[in-house]
Amino acid sequence: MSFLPTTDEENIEDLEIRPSRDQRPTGGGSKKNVSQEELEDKYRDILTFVGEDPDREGLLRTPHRVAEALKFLTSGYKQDVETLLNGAIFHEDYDDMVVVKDIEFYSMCEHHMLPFYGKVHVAYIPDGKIVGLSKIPRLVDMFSRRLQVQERLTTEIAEAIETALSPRGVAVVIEGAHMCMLMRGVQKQASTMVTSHVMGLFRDDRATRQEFMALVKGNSRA
Ligand SMILES: Nc1nc2c(ncn2[C@@H]2O[C@H](COP(=O)(O)OP(=O)(O)OP(=O)(O)O)[C@@H](O)[C@H]2O)c(=O)[nH]1
Ligand SMILES: [Zn+2]
Repeated sequence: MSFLPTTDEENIEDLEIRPSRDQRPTGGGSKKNVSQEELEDKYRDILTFVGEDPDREGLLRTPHRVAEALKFLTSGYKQDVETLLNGAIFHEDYDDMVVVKDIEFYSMCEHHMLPFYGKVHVAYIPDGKIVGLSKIPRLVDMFSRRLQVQERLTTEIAEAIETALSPRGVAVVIEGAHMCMLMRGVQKQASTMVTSHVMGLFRDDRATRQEFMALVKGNSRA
């Protein structure tokens, strides 16, 4: 996937969409608990619904595999930011920009439960605290492994860093390809969605924002 092929720095603000708090998920609770066995039975029904024979050899374990895959793909509901960061926040005087870019993510859109995937680029400017490098991709994974819209995924990553570090600024840009647009529906094979959420210095200072975009666009491995 190409990274930010045409987006210039100023487009970032145009692209930013901030979902209201009441649009955000409450965290995976379902009113009726469904056991894995019941879930697998439902997948057998789905196989029948699509015209398949759930008892044919190749499909016998498919309901089990799909249930296991779904558990993994939604495992982010069982995680929380505090536990994930696991105290990996360190006091440090460094006060320049930290950029972690080209973090691949795989999520599922909440409308169709089809994958969307791409790259996340994160930057922050510390204010006395830095976070362990691996924790940023872990945050991306945690929020990705839930039913999402890309806008909310973007905002949640940015806000988690803001809350954990109280930095002088945070910026998150996501470029995603949505299977619900590629393989069904409108079927636009080349379309990607770019979202951004910028806070603090990245919002207030144009030069800082430009520096981030230059760093992100410069050597993208996309
Ligand atoms: N803004 C946003 N929309 C998304 C995202 N993922 C999927 N969608 C859109 O969610 C919308 C759901 O629209 P509906 O009209 O209810 O569903 P639909 O009939 O399946 O729509 P089509 O995809 O146009 O066939 C579609 O426009 C999808 O493209 C996302 O991350 N962000
Ligand atoms: Zn969708």
